[in-house]
Amino acid sequence: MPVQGPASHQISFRSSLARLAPEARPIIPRLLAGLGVGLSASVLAVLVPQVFRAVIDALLRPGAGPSAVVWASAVVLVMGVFEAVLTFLRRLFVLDPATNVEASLRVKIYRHLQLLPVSFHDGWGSGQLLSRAMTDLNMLRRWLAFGAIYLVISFATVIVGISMLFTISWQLALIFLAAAIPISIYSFRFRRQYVAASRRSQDQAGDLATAVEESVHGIRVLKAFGRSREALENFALQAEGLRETEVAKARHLAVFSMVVTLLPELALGSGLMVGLWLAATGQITVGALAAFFATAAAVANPVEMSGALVGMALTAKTAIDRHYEVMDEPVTITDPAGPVGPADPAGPVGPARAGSRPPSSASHGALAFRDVRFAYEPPRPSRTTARPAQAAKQAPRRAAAHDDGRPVLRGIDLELVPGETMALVGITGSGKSTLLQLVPRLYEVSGGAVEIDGVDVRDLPLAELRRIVSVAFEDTTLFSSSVRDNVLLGAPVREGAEAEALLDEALDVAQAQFAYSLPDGLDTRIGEEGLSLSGGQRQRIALARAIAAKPSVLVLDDPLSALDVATEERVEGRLREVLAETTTLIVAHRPSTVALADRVALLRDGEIDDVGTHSELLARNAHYRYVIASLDTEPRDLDSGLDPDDSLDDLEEAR
Ligand SMILES: Nc1ncnc2c1ncn2[C@@H]1O[C@H](COP(=O)(O)OP(=O)(O)OP(=O)(O)O)[C@@H](O)[C@H]1O
Repeated sequence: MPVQGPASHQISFRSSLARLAPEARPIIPRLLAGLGVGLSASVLAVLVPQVFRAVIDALLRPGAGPSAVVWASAVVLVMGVFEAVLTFLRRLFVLDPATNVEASLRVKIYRHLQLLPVSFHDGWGSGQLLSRAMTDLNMLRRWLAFGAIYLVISFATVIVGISMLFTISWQLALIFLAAAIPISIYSFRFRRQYVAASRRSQDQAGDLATAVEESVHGIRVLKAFGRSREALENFALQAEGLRETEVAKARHLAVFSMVVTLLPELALGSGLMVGLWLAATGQITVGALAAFFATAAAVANPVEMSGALVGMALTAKTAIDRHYEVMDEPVTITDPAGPVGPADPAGPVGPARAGSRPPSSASHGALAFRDVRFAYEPPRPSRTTARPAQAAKQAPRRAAAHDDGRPVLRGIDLELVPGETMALVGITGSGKSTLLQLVPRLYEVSGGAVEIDGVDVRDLPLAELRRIVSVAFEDTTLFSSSVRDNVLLGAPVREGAEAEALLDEALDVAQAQFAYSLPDGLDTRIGEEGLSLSGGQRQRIALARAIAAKPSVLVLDDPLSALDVATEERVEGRLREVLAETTTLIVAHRPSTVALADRVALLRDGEIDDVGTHSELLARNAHYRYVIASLDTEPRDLDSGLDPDDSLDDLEEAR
């Protein structure tokens, strides 16, 4: 996870809180109402000892009758009932707005995550994002609904209570107040230590969530390689790290709580002796002495709770900081400032990039790469909180990739005419998938341009671009939803007869008719929480999804790799019909996929090495022969006449 902005302990509490202003503004009236009734309740609690004082003094007065006790009891009872009602009202006022803030922040972070580029997601563990969207916001809600209000109430109670103590006896009040000096000094140290521990623990919890998520996803791999024990050991190490941080946090809190409990008690103990002496010498009444200690007890309670309350506030501050670290990440792939009208025959509606001309009324799907250069962002330093040994094991995904900003694609020039199918071939790591992902702007070119119908893709509104371009990856993701919803995810219509026709056609082309015989037919829930499908079935659903989107440009990253030969052949047969109207760029790892293509582009170390028909390349390009020979030992349906012996020779030659 990248470090963004200043570390959280460098951001002041006030600055962190100020960031919540837009969410907090609408709920301020209710928070204030909650605070008002909460304050009233606590002031009532502090006032009760004054009634005791009056009662005791009245009873000790010569000739006093029992009526004073009856009256005092009635007053105390009424005050108690009031206090209970006010406490109830406080909860009622603040709970709803706090949940609103939580829900609103959660929706905002989700929306932002949707907008952030893929490069952002490459560098962040999913558990970190999960913990920020769930646990942190949950903590924040609890603090807003309880901690924040109670902190203010406690503070006010202490101020009012101490003022009352001074009205009863300034000497005793001074003794009590003396405890505040070491408490304030210690609280600075506590705050610093607790903020750091709180940040570490929330980050570690995120790392742990990532570890759980990864091992659940990779459970088959871990089992198959017999690595479950090692995964468990790593996890236990991380969990131990979190436990240690939690213990450190609790220790800081325990020491602080002890200080804030012990010192007022010590002050009260010494105050008692002075108080008895004051009462004995007639400087204060016995009722005043009793009232002093009852008030001091009412003040000591919020002081004792202050440790937990301050801890809660600091945890909430960390939660806010962590939330805004994600929210502050820039959305780098955006709609153009003045997009070229997507389908405007009358001409451009906004300033196009130099050289860009507006698209025609309907996209024809002419796809061009013009001097395209691309480098992945170098992996940024991880904010892993683990110890060095752990950190090495938890290096963020892709961090091990060689790319320290080094170009992956260099000067790619390629043109596909509308309706053409071009296969992209190259050895592993040559940049094929990267090139495909530039078309729908999953990544942004570092230089040059990708154009559709002569328009730079950066000049098209993103929604329009992603309507024109449809993708299917080898590594398929299906959502926890019905087959129907999954296939129609990007379709121009998603309901009604037209959608059903699209669905049927897409399933037919992708040879995914098996979906009709699933337990609930096309309504069967698939994806993570649904029925498990085989790799080939998943790929066919993903292919159907790409086809149902009715794109002008289809980008396929080896979408048939998990299919058996017979099914692949059937899919290819039907695909040829569909691809006749669609411009297709397809990464091929099998000669049979290459056979689909009108032309083949050979990518070599991030550059286009050659473009031509399969036969032309076979005839003239040794590297192509090497690549083809290494793709598949059984080139079934290629008209290549590739001689396996030749290919072996070439293989040697190319080496
Ligand atoms: N998200 C990423 N972040 C950093 N580097 C990446 C990322 N994705 C790919 N790379 C690097 O870019 C280079 C090209 O990768 P790419 O996946 O485009 O190759 P490919 O030709 O599709 O390979 P394969 O045939 O194995 O799928 C590789 O060196 C890879 O390590």
